[in-house]
Amino acid sequence: MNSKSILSISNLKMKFGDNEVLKGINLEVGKGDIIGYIGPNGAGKSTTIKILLGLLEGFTGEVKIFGESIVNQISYKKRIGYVPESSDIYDNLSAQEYLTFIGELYGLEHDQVNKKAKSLMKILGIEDVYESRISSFSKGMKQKVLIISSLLHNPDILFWDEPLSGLDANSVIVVKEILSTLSLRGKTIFYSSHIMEVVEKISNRILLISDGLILADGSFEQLRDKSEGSLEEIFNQLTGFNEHQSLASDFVDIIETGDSI
Ligand SMILES: Nc1ncnc2c1ncn2[C@@H]1O[C@H](COP(=O)(O)OP(=O)(O)OP(=O)(O)O)[C@@H](O)[C@H]1O
Repeated sequence: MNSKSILSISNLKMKFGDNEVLKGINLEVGKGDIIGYIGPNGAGKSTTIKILLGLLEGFTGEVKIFGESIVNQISYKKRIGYVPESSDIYDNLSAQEYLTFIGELYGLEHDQVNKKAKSLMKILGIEDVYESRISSFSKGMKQKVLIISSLLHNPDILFWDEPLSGLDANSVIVVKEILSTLSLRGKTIFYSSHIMEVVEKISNRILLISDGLILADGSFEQLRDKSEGSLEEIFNQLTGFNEHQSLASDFVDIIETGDSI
């Protein structure tokens, strides 16, 4: 990790009713880090990201971004880029309308953002549909639009929730290279994903959250020192999961016999 702390989290806790989802997260993230935030379904990844974005209130502990507490502060949001898990709400807009709208929200001039968005669409191979409605796009095309929208204002830190979902293998390579380039130019990237092969290749630091706590924190090589195999195997070992074969066979037994277990 680099010395300059961009994001600092101490003893972060969050409850929904009686459900304590985050149980004391501690974390320092440096400039240029590419963090892969992984963990089982329901572990608290999106909750963490939403807190960092200022979208969720009611947490305890301290969260500082760019050295300042995020509580009662909005100026840091201008320096953040966000890719949500899904954004169906904008389906009725064309890519052009959506991207220029987002760019203008960040204070960019219409002509400037229009030119920028079109050029970025061209690089990602989807310039032909710039003026088409997002509802007509494939999953991967929508994802590319979301990625572009998170970068239009040249943010210093990116929060991406499942950023590569739906992207084909060629696009994954391009986005991976874009992330490395952004990191080399001093941007910090914090993303969550379930695609372990990608996390293994892209991140220079992996955080594994399980049951509201950080279970592992380090590069893939450091995690491999603790536990053996691919990141998928390390994930299974660290989260204590070794029931995949019996679960699969029970599942298929029920399909075949109709019996309950
Ligand atoms: N708004 C909410 N109200 C009540 N419970 C919530 C809310 N948002 C999340 N939760 C609960 O918090 C827990 C963590 O959810 P979260 O979405 O952070 O998990 P996640 O790690 O992102 O999971 P996934 O990998 O499935 O996306 C879950 O038990 C979920 O039901």
